Amino acid sequence: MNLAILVGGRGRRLGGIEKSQLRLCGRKVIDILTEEFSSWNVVVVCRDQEQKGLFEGVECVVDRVENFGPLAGIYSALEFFGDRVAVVATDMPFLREEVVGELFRSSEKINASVLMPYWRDGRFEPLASVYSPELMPEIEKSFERNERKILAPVFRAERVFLYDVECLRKIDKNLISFFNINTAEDLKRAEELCSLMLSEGE
Ligand SMILES: Nc1nc2c(ncn2[C@@H]2O[C@H](COP(=O)(O)OP(=O)(O)OP(=O)(O)O)[C@@H](O)[C@H]2O)c(=O)[nH]1
Repeated sequence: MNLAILVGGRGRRLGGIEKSQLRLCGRKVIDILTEEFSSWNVVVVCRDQEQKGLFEGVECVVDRVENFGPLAGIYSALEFFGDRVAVVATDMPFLREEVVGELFRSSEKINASVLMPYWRDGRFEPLASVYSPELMPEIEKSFERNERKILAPVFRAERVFLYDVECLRKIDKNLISFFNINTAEDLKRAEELCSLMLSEGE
């Protein structure tokens, strides 16, 4: 199974830090993720060559369309694999392989162009979703229109399936996979959760 970890953000809400280099319980978030997905084909999607220099021992690709945000990262991932790929953000340190595996296999089974988890309150998880290269022409239209929202090309595409996150509780009881670190408060909470998990031997 194919996985792309987008790392090209600027981490502005955290004061402009490289989120992939953040440490939780003494380990870099990028190392936590690559270890969790060690049985997958993994690529790290960087914003530019300079950022690529931060990553060693893992396959990296650089956005061809620069400064376009996560949508450019999704496009780079599709271009790299030329096949179905699960795309995740680098600020999701507790992502479980079983959760993304379930999404990936579901997407394959129904031949979805996009399979995207949603919450019953109406939120979506575009950066824990599975995309197929069929979406690329719609993303290209977004580039032309300077339309940065991930959902814009997604909702123009055919065979888009929304996956109720509640159905993933059978694999990930607290849906911790979807926790992401955007602010200093989130980072503090992530450290607490990480220590708790270590003490519980998870
Ligand atoms: N490859 C690539 N990834 C990106 C780009 N912009 C954002 N990302 C990644 O997409 C995910 C979501 O990013 P955002 O929430 O938009 O930005 P952020 O850097 O995480 O945080 P803020 O700057 O505080 O919004 C993160 O994993 C980012 O690293 C980009 O231009 N290219």
